[in-house]
Amino acid sequence: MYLTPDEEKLLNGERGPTYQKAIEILVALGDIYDADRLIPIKSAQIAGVSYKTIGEAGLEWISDLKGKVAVPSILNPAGMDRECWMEMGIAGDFADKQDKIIRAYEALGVKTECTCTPYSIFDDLAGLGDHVAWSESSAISYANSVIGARTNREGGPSALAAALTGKTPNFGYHLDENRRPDILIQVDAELHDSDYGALGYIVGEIAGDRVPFFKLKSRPSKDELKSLGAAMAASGAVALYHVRGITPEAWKYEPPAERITIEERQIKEVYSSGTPDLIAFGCPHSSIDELERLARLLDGKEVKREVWICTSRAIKREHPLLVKRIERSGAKVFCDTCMVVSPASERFTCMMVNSGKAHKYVPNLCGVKSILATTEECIAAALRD
Ligand SMILES: C[C@@](O)(CCOP(=O)(O)O)CC(=O)O
Ligand code: SF4
Repeated sequence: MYLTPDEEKLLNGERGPTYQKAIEILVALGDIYDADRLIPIKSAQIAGVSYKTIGEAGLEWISDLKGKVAVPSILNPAGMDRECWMEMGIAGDFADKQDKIIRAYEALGVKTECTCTPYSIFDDLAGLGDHVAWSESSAISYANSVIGARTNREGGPSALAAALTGKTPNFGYHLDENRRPDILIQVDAELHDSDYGALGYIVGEIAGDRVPFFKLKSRPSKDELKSLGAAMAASGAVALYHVRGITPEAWKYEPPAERITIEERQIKEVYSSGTPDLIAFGCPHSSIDELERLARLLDGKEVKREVWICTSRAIKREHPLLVKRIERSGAKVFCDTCMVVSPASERFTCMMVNSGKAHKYVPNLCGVKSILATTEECIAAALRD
């Protein structure tokens, strides 16, 4: 891969070991994937924040780094709400370590807003055609598909390396030829809300890491697209999809020849029922619209079991009345974290979710049984004695 004289200097260690390590990571990736050069990025979104997932080794690695990020960079959810960690049932020792991780990122100049939906709170991180380096899989899918920005599926270290240098190797989804759809998904059902997560749950398994092109009967909202992409990235490795007439790059392509049809019956089969001891919303992090809807469903009611709603701290801070309306019911609004990356959910035995992604990850990453239900069914379960 070609390096500019300035990039060569980083590689030779002229700006110290942190930048040297960063560019080594980028060069190694670029060489593996045959990138011609490094390209500038507009922002980075860095996964690998929860102490539950990165542990002591991760904490040490980040703490040893010295430098400043070159572009706006934002963190993925951590293992706890930084203010309400006790209420979540997080142990003091975990909280200490988690705080150290976030402070180590902060020392590098990374914004400590911990969210997988940075696009809902910052307008200037990614736009159509911008190159970025994001690493949470639902955020990657949203950036590529809904915003039309360009990112590969970065890992935490490669996103941080890109953040420090302001660059990423030019391969994969940064190139036009890899953004073409591979498989047509014809959906013969009217979809609403969590149906998009159920659809993504099915299609991810079929598509693997290919690029689906959807023909839908219904018009998904941005939140529904968020949910579709998140689930496909969890049950498969879909980083980019197109929806005819909806997503910004779909107009460029003819529907691919390989085609599958998804019927209503298949969507229904992903759902189940049961009695959960935790009902969790906000995978990916809830938007203002989603909080509004939950508030409407909870107004004047009292929840009979544990209910968590995960969102970004910026949204919670800017909408205190909305949060108060929700919390009056006994439901809890948590920030900086989620039901998957926090160890707090591991003390429950059965979690009900309205997210196809959470439905995939909760059993594997939390060891907790999961039930996928619609938002209304989740609220009904929360209100039942
Ligand atoms: C569960 C997930 O959404 C976030 C966890 O990643 P991490 O703890 O930030 O490495 C993983 C992913 O899908 O990218
Ligand atoms: S598991 Fe869900 S809520 Fe947690 S970081 Fe991933 S998308 Fe966001």
